[in-house]
Amino acid sequence: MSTHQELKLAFIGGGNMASALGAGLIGKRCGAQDVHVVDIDENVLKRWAEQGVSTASQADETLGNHRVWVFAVKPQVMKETVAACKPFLRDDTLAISIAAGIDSDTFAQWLGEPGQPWTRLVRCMPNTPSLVGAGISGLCAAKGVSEQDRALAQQLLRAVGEVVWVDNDQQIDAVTALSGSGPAYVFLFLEALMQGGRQLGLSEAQARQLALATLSGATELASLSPEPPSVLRERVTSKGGTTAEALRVFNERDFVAIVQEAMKASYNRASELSVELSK
Ligand SMILES: NC(=O)C1=CN([C@@H]2O[C@H](COP(=O)(O)OP(=O)(O)OC[C@H]3O[C@@H](n4cnc5c(N)ncnc54)[C@H](OP(=O)(O)O)[C@@H]3O)[C@@H](O)[C@H]2O)C=CC1
Ligand SMILES: O=C(O)[C@@H]1CCC=N1
Repeated sequence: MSTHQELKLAFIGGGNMASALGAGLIGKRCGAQDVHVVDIDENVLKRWAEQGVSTASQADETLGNHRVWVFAVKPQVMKETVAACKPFLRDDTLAISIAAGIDSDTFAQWLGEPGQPWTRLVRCMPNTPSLVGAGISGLCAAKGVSEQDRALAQQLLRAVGEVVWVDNDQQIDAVTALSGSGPAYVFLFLEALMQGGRQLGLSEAQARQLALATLSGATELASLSPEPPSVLRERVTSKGGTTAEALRVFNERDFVAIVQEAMKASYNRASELSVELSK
């Protein structure tokens, strides 16, 4: 029998991000029969049930059989969702919240009792490439989390990609702005490259293949090279050549400032949610 079947895991909210995590974890870190999903959407539950996972439309005592609970509903409904799950907590339940903009202290108070915040809590910001085992998650341990629970959270998220521990909730908001929301920025750039290729006379299939291989090739080169990306960029840019002309346009439109402004907007939204939802 494989050891992965020992971990019993529940997702509360089985939508996009939970599905990405589940796809990477099931069969690797836990068996389908060890996973339970609570969601209010019947279609979502049907998709999970097809994988052999147990499902429920609301929190019930089944949750108590699962050591790790991943809270994966939208931030705006998290407080009421936590309240519905709370009666089924066990002393050793490890809660992992993946919600953007809900700080650890607020979450720990919701899950705990007055004056006794829940200490088995790790805040996590994953991303959707977890679906193919190529995710990256920022993790932040709430006050009082044991080494054992930290290690368990890390093992779980390592099964779907890389893990970076950060020290506080502000840094989780920064992770959100970079790698949590980041795949959407990359997909936007990919769409732009593909549309640009089409406008210049390539077929859909050619543009897709060229754009995908360019993004993955360039990121692989950057990750394997000892040189910073600025040096790699210069190596592409021949004096008086084609790349210099393209970069001139990017610079005229202040591409770097646009990216940084977009990330600041994501970060600010996380901070705003945190103020709004902690009331
Ligand atoms: N998507 C991403 O890339 C990332 C998302 N996150 C975080 O993950 C969380 C979920 O996001 P995402 O997966 O995109 O959202 P989804 O809307 O895809 O998934 C949330 C699911 O929870 C269901 N739901 C709503 N209320 C309840 C409830 N009371 N009990 C159980 N289930 C409920 C929703 O149903 P219905 O649709 O009917 O409301 C939906 O199926 C958010 O907090 C987000 O910040 C973090 C990192 C990345
Ligand atoms: O857009 C959002 O709010 C979530 C958090 C990071 C990615 N998706």
